[in-house]
Amino acid sequence: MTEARVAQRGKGAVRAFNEAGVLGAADVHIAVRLAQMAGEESPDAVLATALAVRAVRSGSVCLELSGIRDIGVDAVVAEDGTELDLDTLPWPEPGALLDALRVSPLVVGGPAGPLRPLRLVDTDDGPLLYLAKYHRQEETVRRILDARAGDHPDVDADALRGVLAELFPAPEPDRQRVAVAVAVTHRTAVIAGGPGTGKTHTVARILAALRRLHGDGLRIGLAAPTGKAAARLQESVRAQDESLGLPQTLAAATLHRLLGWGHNGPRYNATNHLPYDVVVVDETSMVSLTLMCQLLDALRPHARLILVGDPNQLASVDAGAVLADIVDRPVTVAANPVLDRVVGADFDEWSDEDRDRLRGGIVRLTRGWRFDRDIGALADAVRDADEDRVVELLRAGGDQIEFLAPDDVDGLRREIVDTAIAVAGAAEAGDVSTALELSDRHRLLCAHRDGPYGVSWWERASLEWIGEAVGHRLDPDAFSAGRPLLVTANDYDARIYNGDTGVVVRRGDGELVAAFARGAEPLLLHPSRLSSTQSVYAMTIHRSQGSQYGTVSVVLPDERSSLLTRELLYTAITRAKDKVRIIGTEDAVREGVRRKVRRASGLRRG
Ligand SMILES: Nc1ncnc2c1ncn2[C@@H]1O[C@H](COP(=O)(O)OP(=O)(O)OP(=O)(O)O)[C@@H](O)[C@H]1O
Repeated sequence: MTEARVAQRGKGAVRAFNEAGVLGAADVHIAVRLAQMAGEESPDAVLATALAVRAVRSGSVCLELSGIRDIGVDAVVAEDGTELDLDTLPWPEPGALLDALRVSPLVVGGPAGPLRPLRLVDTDDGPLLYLAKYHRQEETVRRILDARAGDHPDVDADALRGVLAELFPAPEPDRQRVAVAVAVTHRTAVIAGGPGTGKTHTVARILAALRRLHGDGLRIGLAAPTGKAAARLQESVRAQDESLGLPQTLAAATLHRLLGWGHNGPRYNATNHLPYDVVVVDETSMVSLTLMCQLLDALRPHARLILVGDPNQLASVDAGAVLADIVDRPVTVAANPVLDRVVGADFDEWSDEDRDRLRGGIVRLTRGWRFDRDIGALADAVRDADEDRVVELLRAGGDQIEFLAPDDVDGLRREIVDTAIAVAGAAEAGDVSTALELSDRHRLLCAHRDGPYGVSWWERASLEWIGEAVGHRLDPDAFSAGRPLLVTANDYDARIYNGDTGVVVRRGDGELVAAFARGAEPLLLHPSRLSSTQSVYAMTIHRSQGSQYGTVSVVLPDERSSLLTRELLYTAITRAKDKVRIIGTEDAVREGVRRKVRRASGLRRG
């Protein structure tokens, strides 16, 4: 631990937690400053404040006081090689901590103080400590979702039956048909499912059904948390069957853009509603609590909201796991009775849990339409936390699955070199679509950005391997044909977005340009238009969300890494279309399957 990362003003317990690497210097600074402003002197209250700031920083919406020691940190190893034992830290006694917070001038409801930035909420599972802003957001999300769930739109059952018969002529029970019926009969619908379960296919049919029932004038807003996901949603909706009659002008935007975010916050909000009758949000697992709160605030009360995503994937980089919370929270409302009359036969055989969820407008799509069986089975086993089955499938291997020891990188090396040479060949020849297609053929994914298992290390290794194969050292900064590119910031003018990947190609006139896949017509940009790009031979699993590749090689971190979780493994595996190669130890796999991301929130409790 370097001095620079230790907050100078921290004293007592906060300092010990800071020095141990559990609290960051910023957590301590904020807590100490707030305590000074509020006149709080209790060391327990200051520690709890710092831990509440840390909780938000690590993705939770609040701090669970009863599980305060259950803190996800990487093993901190001292110079003599010993690992930090969290039990040696000066943890406060739980009763005393709660007593201190109940009378703290930092806490809303405590004695008067000029600033009360915390809120203490008692729940059946114990007390939760919030930064007040996140409590307000969570309350807003809960209030709006509950109000919408209790207010069903009027729907003519016969008309809906007719539309469904047209869109789903086959008589067999069909979850996609139920999903369309739910979206028509409820103000909020959640379409949850893994990759290739037909979520976009279903969204297109929802939009077609709503247009048939409410007319072509229906105003539709399509959005996703990232530009890349928005581009993909737009492309797949436009690529739907013409017989659905969806307008080719349907455009998708990032959620920030949909909400009209500018210097003064969102243009659309609780007093100036979004001008849409239907809003579809794709990749909702990546939406933070703050953004969901802004979206719900900005919706017209009568607008339909369709949330689409995979709740088993990694959550947003900011606080909250709203999609997973919405799917998990207890359902207390009744379904629109029209639903049962129209598609009751479709869910006759569903589990009690799925029927419960249905009352809350949530439909889980379960049939894989795209996935090849072995990868799907592996992803299912990870999702179901069946570690023995995961290891069994990995050990069995096959065409689609490879499981290798950490030092067994020959296959990976070959794949990286072969892909780079093939991409460079197509790029040099000016064959843009082949170059783009080939560059998505393989992707190396890591949990960490830095360190021995991190992106930077593998970037360097890849460049060396390719350099050795082609007989000259590659300049990591050169803009050369075949160089794979990653966009690191949104650029609306250039129409490239954070997370977009592309490749440098040589145009017919000999000029080098960056190419990005955009449906039938790739986007070509002169290097001077690229403000924030870097080369990408490896990327973090977080960054790969919303994309799929032919083969995915996943380098697992050490089993002690706190990033190694079930959601991380699931997200990595489900990025693969044809083959997944896992490089790591069995211990790391088992630890990953066992460890579920714990993002504390009050939303999932009801
Ligand atoms: N009911 C269906 N009948 C025929 N084909 C289907 C059906 N549902 C989905 N598909 C096909 O399966 C493939 C995957 O569907 P889709 O892209 O909608 O899945 P998704 O869940 O949105 O995937 P992703 O998570 O990758 O976005 C598509 O080619 C789609 O046309």
